[in-house]
Amino acid sequence: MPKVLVSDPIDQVGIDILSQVATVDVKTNLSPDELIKALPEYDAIMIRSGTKLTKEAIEAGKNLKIIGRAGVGVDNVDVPTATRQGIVVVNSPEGNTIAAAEHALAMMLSLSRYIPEANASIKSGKWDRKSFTGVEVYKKTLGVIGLGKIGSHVATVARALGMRLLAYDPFLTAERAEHLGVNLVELEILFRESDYITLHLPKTKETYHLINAESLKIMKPNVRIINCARGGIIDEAALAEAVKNGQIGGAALDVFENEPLEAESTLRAAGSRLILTPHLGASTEEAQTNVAVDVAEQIRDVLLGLPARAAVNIPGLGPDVWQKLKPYLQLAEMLGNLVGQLAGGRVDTLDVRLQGEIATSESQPIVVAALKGLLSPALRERVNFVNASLEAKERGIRVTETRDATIEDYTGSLHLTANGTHGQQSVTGALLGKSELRITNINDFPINVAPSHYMLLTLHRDMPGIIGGLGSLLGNFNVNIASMQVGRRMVRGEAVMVLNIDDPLPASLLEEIVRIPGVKDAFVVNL
Ligand SMILES: NC(=O)C1=CN([C@@H]2O[C@H](COP(=O)(O)OP(=O)(O)OC[C@H]3O[C@@H](n4cnc5c(N)ncnc54)[C@H](O)[C@@H]3O)[C@@H](O)[C@H]2O)C=CC1
Ligand SMILES: O=C(O)C(=O)COP(=O)(O)O
Repeated sequence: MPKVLVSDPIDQVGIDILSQVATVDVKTNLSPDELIKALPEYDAIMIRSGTKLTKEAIEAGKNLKIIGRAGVGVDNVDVPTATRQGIVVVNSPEGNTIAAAEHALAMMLSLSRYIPEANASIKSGKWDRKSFTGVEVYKKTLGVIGLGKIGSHVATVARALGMRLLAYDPFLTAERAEHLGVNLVELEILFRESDYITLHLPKTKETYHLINAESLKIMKPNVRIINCARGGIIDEAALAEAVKNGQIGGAALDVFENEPLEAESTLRAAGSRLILTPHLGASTEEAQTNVAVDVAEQIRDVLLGLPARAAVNIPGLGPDVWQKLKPYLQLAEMLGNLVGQLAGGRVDTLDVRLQGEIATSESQPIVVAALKGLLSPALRERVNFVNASLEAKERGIRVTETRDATIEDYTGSLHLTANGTHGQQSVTGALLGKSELRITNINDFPINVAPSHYMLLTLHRDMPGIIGGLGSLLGNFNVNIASMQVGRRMVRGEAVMVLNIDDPLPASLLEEIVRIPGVKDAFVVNL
């Protein structure tokens, strides 16, 4: 049974799903060293934001096939390292959207009505009403930075509360903004005009300290800022200062540059106009059930050899695409493997031509499958759908793609041409019926061969005696021929012979084969 490590608190429903296919160990609060020590024995790990999967940790996970993030943000995972190692990273893109949006809205209303301060006051024995006269959000301007899934829900609810909406999101279409009733503006205008600003964008190099001492200066004096997205998007020191000295109306933070928040952080001492929650945005019963099911199912599927529906590092290979393209993915991988073995050395360029019905399909997974096949003779099981493109890029293989929707002999076919150290090799393949793979052309010689594990290919002159000579030679070495195909362009010209054989061919036999008069070259292929 595969082993799964669950290193953050995950809803039991997720553990139950994982237990269908794996031995599950729940070990939370591991130190970085303990995590590194534990990881080598696991096939999968399921985490939330608490576990930091650094380069070192991922490299220690020699057997890891999948990292499951029960939530949205994967900024605690070194995704490039996972990709390099061929580990699929999945998340739950929508499982906690509502929870995070409602937390941001709760923060906005708490800031407006002094809920935390009034609660603390009454619990301390007082009955103070005059200190807590709030403001209404009705008719106020809310600036939403990042109008994705969470930002959109916040905007929708805020509109129902009667707020005027501004948004900044450089990747959003005007139509989408209009549909949400939001006015898309430049960041500076949003900063200047908003009474409330709420952040719903990822933390990246570009968004680091997006709100800083400079931007705080141009905001309205009563502005209230909410961050339920990621720590680090706001410069915490500048914010703490602005809240403390009354430069802004207040702020509410659920996320921090370093989590857990340091005991001595200046944020803890910034006064009651700064509301802090310990990363609770996704902490609702509903969201925790959603993300646990979503991610545990994906881990289960990947451990069973099926595709994941929300992989962040295999673009375009969700289950729908997988189902539709599966036979063509197998075809592309087989042809990539074949052309790689025929090339017999370094490959500099690979052209993938999609012909007929697949010319209109999503091509990226097909190209990735071809690269996986091409690299598998060199990299064996180290190459997979996750890292094939990266491995090819790092080897300097230039990939081109051509499409031709004209239907030729088959409804759909794939043609791969590789150029490398030993010149050019090309192969074509198609499907017989819905899923049977066929090799239909090798270096412009038409053939029709079902691929098999052991194969022998020869390039020879089309003349009497070749087939007999080869047959007896293999017979002498006790190699059984399962089937044989000859392809030629003209009578007595050049020809190829493709044999499916039941046994591996001794390497020394190739030299004997090329000594048969008329045989120019011979290749052993293992598919
Ligand atoms: N506090 C918590 O517990 C939770 C926090 N989150 C965080 O909330 C954030 C948003 O999540 P989703 O809405 O699900 O993501 P999403 O991917 O649906 O939306 C993000 C939006 O940010 C926009 N964006 C990217 N770069 C930007 C930039 N430089 N300036 C402005 N906008 C930019 C994107 O175009 C996109 O529309 C993420 O950082 C996520 O990790 C998510 C769930 C729970
Ligand atoms: O999903 C996200 O991005 C979150 O920030 C939620 O984090 P959590 O799973 O609650 O540690």
